Amino acid sequence: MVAMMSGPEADAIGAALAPHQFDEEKRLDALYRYLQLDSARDEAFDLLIEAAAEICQVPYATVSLVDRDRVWTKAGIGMAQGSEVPRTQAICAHTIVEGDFLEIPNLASDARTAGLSRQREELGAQMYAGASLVTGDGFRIGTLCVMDREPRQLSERQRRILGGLARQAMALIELRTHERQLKDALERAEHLASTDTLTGLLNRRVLFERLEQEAARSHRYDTPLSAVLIDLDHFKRINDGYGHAAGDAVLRSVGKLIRSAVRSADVAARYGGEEICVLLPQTGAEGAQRFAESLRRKIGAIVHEFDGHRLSVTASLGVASTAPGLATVDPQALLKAADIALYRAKREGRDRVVIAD
Ligand SMILES: Nc1nc2c(ncn2[C@@H]2O[C@H](COP(=O)(O)OP(=O)(O)OP(=O)(O)O)[C@@H](O)[C@H]2O)c(=O)[nH]1
Repeated sequence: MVAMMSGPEADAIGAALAPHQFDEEKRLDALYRYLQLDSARDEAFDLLIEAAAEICQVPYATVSLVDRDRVWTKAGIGMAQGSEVPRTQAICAHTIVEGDFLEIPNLASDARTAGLSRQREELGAQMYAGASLVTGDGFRIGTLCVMDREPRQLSERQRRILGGLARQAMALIELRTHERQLKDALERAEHLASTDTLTGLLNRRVLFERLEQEAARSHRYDTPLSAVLIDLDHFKRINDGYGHAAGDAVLRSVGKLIRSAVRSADVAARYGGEEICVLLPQTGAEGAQRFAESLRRKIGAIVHEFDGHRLSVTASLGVASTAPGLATVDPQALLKAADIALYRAKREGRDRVVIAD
């Protein structure tokens, strides 16, 4: 399948590839839908080519995928996994054009491969046999093939088994693709189920789950935990003055700001309408106050462009932290304390941070 070739030799092979017996663009669509090109090594494929090499008694066996301009090695014996050769220099590119099976007993004397002299020199390959990987809808996307250093023919039994292994390789590609699609769908569903769509923050349900977990961790390892409640000031005026869509736009950009302001271990969630809660694990009162002050300044500094208007909002923040060495950490009491501090921040004039007593 491999030959280093350039100039007229490469052009000759390129010409031999055309015309394709199928719609090449549709074939490529089929190949790309399997998400296997440039994928990692997979022992299940290695096992298939090991069986092919053993049964055919050859030093070379590969599962290869034929891309637009290259042939990429999914698994290889005698050839590295992940390696690739230009399509014009690969025998496998002929296999998928010619049919479901291609056997060339003597590479030197076959018109399709006689020009691949360097391939024979580098690998010492003299014979080739490959079975196409055929998709359910009939597209040949690659091959499972073997090569030997002697000119020879495979037995009928070896051909039959090679064809069977190619079908197994195709089934494995289908399986891996379904697994990957399922994993992606699950991740998307999990993301949707845990995220507030307007702000991109976590939702209330996840906040309470994480609060329980973080409180338990804080108690177990005797590390501090802080909660910061953030409430936008006079938010009703934005809705009433510029419309609900303006209020939504403000919430969206505040959400974005908070997502970028927190660390990966922190939990930022939409607590209520225009109220947001950030849990800060392993952070005591002093660190939480610094975080809250910085957030207050950043929120106040945003200019929200909406419908030709330039809007800005301030926020009031209430901060509560666990005391070190507590017998238990009561998550509800922590939120309650942050809520009381937030209420005081509102009462004392808004646009400020208040730390719970
Ligand atoms: N646009 C929009 N508004 C919301 C959303 N959730 C809550 N609100 C609005 O937020 C406003 C909250 O008003 P209030 O509770 O009176 O508080 P406020 O006007 O922010 O005043 P203070 O909190 O006292 O500073 C109400 O007008 C709600 O309708 C939302 O998802 N989108």
